[in-house]
Amino acid sequence: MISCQNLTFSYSPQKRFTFPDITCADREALLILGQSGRGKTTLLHLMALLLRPEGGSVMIGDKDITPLSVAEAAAVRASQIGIVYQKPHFVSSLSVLENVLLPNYLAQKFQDKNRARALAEELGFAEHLSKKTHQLSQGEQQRVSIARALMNNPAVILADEPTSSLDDDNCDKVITLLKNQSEQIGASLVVVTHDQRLKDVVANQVKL
Ligand SMILES: Nc1ncnc2c1ncn2[C@@H]1O[C@H](COP(=O)(O)OP(=O)(O)OP(=O)(O)O)[C@@H](O)[C@H]1O
Repeated sequence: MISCQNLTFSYSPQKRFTFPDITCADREALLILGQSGRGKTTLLHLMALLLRPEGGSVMIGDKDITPLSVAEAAAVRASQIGIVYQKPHFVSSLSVLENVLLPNYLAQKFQDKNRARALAEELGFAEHLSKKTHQLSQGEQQRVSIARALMNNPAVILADEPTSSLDDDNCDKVITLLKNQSEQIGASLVVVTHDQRLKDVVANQVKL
């Protein structure tokens, strides 16, 4: 379960945000909708503690993660949070497979190639595993970053516009896979998006 209470943040005195309280239970999906510039990415980054809130708290399960040090927050992210960034950040010298395995490595876990291959099959990029990430299309890269976010069976999956570069078929495939995987591993799935196609697929919604 992830929840936020009384979250506030500012980039500058002119750019201040007060976010609505949010709760997403284990095995549930929550859609955070809002037009461009409403603070969707900012909220997701606050939930992952990539940004520090000015006020309020973020809880994973019954643990308040807001007071954690930078190193402790990084450890929580590595082991408990799977993030699908709006723009995927890959290590360009590594293959697609090695990039998918990175979360295992960073969390000092066994590098589970079988799980990586199974996710690649489900997400339709198995034939690209030995390529470099720059050789893939934007939509393929987005699917690789989704597989990467799932590798450590995180307690929380935070996805920033995971379907924005995808056609309708792949949009369906990706949101279904994210929902199924989060149910299977008991994770909370939070998706921020302005993709109206997702409105019919995820019942719980918050509008910024
Ligand atoms: N590092 C930053 N410094 C200053 N202002 C920022 C910074 N990052 C974002 N902003 C501003 O904060 C606002 C919210 O940005 P954010 O990226 O969270 O919006 P968003 O809802 O995710 O938008 P989009 O749908 O276009 O990705 C925007 O007006 C943006 O210009």
